[in-house]
Amino acid sequence: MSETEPLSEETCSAGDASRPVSPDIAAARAVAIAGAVAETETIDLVDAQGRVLAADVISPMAVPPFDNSAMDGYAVRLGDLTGDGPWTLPVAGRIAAGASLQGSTPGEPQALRIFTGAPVPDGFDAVVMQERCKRDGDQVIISGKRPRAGENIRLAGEDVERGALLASSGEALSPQKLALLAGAGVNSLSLFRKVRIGLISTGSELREPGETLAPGQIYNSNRVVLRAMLSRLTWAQVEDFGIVPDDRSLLERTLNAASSTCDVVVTTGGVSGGDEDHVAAIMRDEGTPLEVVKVAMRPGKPVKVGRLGQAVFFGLPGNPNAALVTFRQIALPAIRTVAGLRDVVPAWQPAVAGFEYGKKAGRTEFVPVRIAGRSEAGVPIVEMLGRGSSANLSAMAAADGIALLPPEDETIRPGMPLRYEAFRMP
Ligand SMILES: Nc1nc2c(c(=O)[nH]1)N[C@H]1C(S)=C(S)[C@@H](COP(=O)(O)OP(=O)(O)OC[C@H]3O[C@@H](n4cnc5c(N)ncnc54)[C@H](O)[C@@H]3O)O[C@H]1N2
Ligand code: MOO
Repeated sequence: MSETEPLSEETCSAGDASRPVSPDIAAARAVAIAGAVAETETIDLVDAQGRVLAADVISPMAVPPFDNSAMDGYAVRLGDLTGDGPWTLPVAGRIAAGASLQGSTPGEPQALRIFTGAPVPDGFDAVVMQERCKRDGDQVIISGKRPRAGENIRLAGEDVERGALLASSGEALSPQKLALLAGAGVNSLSLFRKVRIGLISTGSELREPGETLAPGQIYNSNRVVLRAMLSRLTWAQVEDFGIVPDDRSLLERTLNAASSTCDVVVTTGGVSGGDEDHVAAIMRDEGTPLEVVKVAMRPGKPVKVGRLGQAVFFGLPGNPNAALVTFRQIALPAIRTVAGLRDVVPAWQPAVAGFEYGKKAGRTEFVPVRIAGRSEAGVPIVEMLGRGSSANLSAMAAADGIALLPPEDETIRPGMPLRYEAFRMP
């Protein structure tokens, strides 16, 4: 088989995989060959933001650990408040946060000066906020309504019970989840190690911004967009192999190097099957049979997915919008699976078309859109930017997100419901 032969249904060893599949199926096939990284590491809570838990976390204690006051005021026993108020009680002790009781004479009617967060001693069943109390020497005069039992007392375990599930394996840790773990005294966590992602920009025409362009050359934009998107993944680390020209043996060496150290290898360019499209040819000859060869989507039709040694391989098309869309739609769910995340599907929102557009039936299109307004129901009305060129950078740069135009529709009309995926704010 010649290395320049285009990949076709006849030449592809993947059998059914060579037939176009829907983007959902392509993403599902990628997820199916991805497994969570095997290694875990123990990390301090302060360094765990955004990382993925490799084990459930059970609370070793009740939170709060003891009954405590929610207000600065006076702790009382309701039995000491006889008749109607105002009630006058001797102040028998003082308890600040972090202290335990000083003074107090069990049995005698009494109040205790208490501050927010201080432990409420046994038998004291309400805290009256100081705004309702008047201090007179060693005594306090409490006026107003009779305090309710439990008033201004935060009960031991009312937030978290000892033994409660605080966080689950496969969960990415948010700052607020870390606060919950800290509150329960958890200080180290078992996390999946970071996913190692190898990035290769293929194409002899590519130069990096800052370099001088010779005739026929263009700047590499895929590298920076993918690096930027990957940098938001707190559970990933990138190994950047830079630009590799369209040279089969150089590319083969780089792919081997990347797949020997990375969990995931992402290339851009060289997948469509032209003479200089070596990525597709190398995968056909050296990788295991591809799981995805062609996807009924635009942009991104020639995206490739397969295994390359121990790594999951994504051959993204070179056209910038195709690279961006296939990274988000096809590669990201599988990369999230490798990270150990349970939740891997993209976060779609409902939207309404604010434009008319003719498309090919049977093909899903992903188009850059801008939110132009809101429907009466509050759903974003989206306006399509650019007219679907896969190479133009400006429409995507101006977009608020990407809308999915479903395969079954040939004409998108204003008012049609669509799915929309927002770009996160920079
Ligand atoms: N005869 C056919 N030609 C093409 C087909 C096809 O089915 N038959 N598919 C088209 C589609 S759709 C796409 S998408 C592209 C995908 O091509 P490749 O992945 O092989 O990519 P290249 O040919 O290497 O590059 C395509 C285009 O993108 C530019 N490019 C590449 N890398 C970068 C980068 N890092 N930064 C910016 N721009 C990049 C490259 O210069 C080309 O203009 O194939 C179509 N052709
Ligand atoms: O997949 Mo290509 O991106 O349509 O240009």
